[in-house]
Amino acid sequence: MKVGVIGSRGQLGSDLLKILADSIPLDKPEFDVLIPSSWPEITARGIDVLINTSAYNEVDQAEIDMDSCFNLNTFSPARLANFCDINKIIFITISTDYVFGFPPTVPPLPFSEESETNPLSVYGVSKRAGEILTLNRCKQSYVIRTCGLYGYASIARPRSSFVETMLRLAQKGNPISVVSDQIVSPTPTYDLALAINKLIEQLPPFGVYHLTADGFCSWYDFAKKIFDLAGLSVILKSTTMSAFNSKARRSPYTVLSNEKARRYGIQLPPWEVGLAAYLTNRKME
Ligand SMILES: NC(=O)C1=CN([C@@H]2O[C@H](COP(=O)(O)OP(=O)(O)OC[C@H]3O[C@@H](n4cnc5c(N)ncnc54)[C@H](OP(=O)(O)O)[C@@H]3O)[C@@H](O)[C@H]2O)C=CC1
Ligand SMILES: Cc1cn([C@H]2C[C@H](O)[C@@H](COP(=O)(O)OP(=O)(O)O[C@H]3O[C@@H](C)C(=O)[C@@H](O)[C@H]3O)O2)c(=O)[nH]c1=O
Repeated sequence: MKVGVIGSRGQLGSDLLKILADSIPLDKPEFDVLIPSSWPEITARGIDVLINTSAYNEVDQAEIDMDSCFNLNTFSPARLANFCDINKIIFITISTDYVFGFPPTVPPLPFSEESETNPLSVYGVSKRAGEILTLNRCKQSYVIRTCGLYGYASIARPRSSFVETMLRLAQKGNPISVVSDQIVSPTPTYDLALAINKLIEQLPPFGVYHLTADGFCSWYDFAKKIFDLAGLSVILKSTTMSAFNSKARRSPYTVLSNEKARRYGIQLPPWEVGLAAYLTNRKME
């Protein structure tokens, strides 16, 4: 299977390129997904599976910059889905836990692929709309929802992952405040790329799949684990989402159930294991 990877210089895209046996990188400036005149490259190169990892990912900025957000997260996957359907290409696009809102039960339970979505932010709405249009327009499509990605490609980037942001803040030596009332499953892109590779090998029924690291934690717990594993002594303070006062609203709990993928033998390691591996291998990047 020849796999095209849009966003191949990003966190997930660059790890997919390392893992997939036969992949073709597609990223700016050579390939701009927003310029459909560049798309014939996809058919000319005989791509069987197209993975779209490009996205507008700045959750707070999206509240203001709605046009750019919807262009990349909604209209672009919708057009790609159409293109793939016409050309008989399997289309995979990546979505997010932020399509979910407040959990309906107390205590909360992990959201399944069938759970009702209720995005609280512009980013979440744009990704949900992208999911719906993808599934409507391409018969052979997968929507993969994941959460809190971090990968080696963000080490040298100004806009970095939560892990890299924490490591950078720690170097400054000031106290760090992190929210303890938001529960998530932070996921290394390397583990996600391995899982996507398995999905492509097996081709289970098309549709939505949740793929996150196993288990869950608050962002505060995650930060604490980062500093412990990295051997950094940091004054870490617990705060709340309301005190942190971000522009975009976020749900207090967006843990995804990975049960459906597990039925096909596709499973990611626990978040603590993924983080330890990331921090060890990071030294070699
Ligand atoms: N990051 C996270 O925590 C999470 C991400 N996701 C989803 O996972 C996917 C992958 O995320 P991640 O790897 O972190 O994203 P990154 O931002 O690391 O990678 C996206 C890549 O796409 C490129 N890109 C942006 N615009 C275009 C364009 N017009 N044409 C071609 N390429 C473009 C980016 O280039 P440049 O950087 O130069 O703009 C970048 O190389 C996204 O769909 C995201 O919404 C889901 C849950 C969590
Ligand atoms: C940097 C920082 C963030 N936070 C909070 C803000 C927020 O509630 C939470 C996570 O912040 P981030 O900005 O890293 O992540 P955020 O943009 O909320 O993360 C998301 O990215 C998008 C693309 C997704 O799809 C999601 O799955 C999710 O991981 O941590 C702190 O409490 N202290 C800090 O110093």
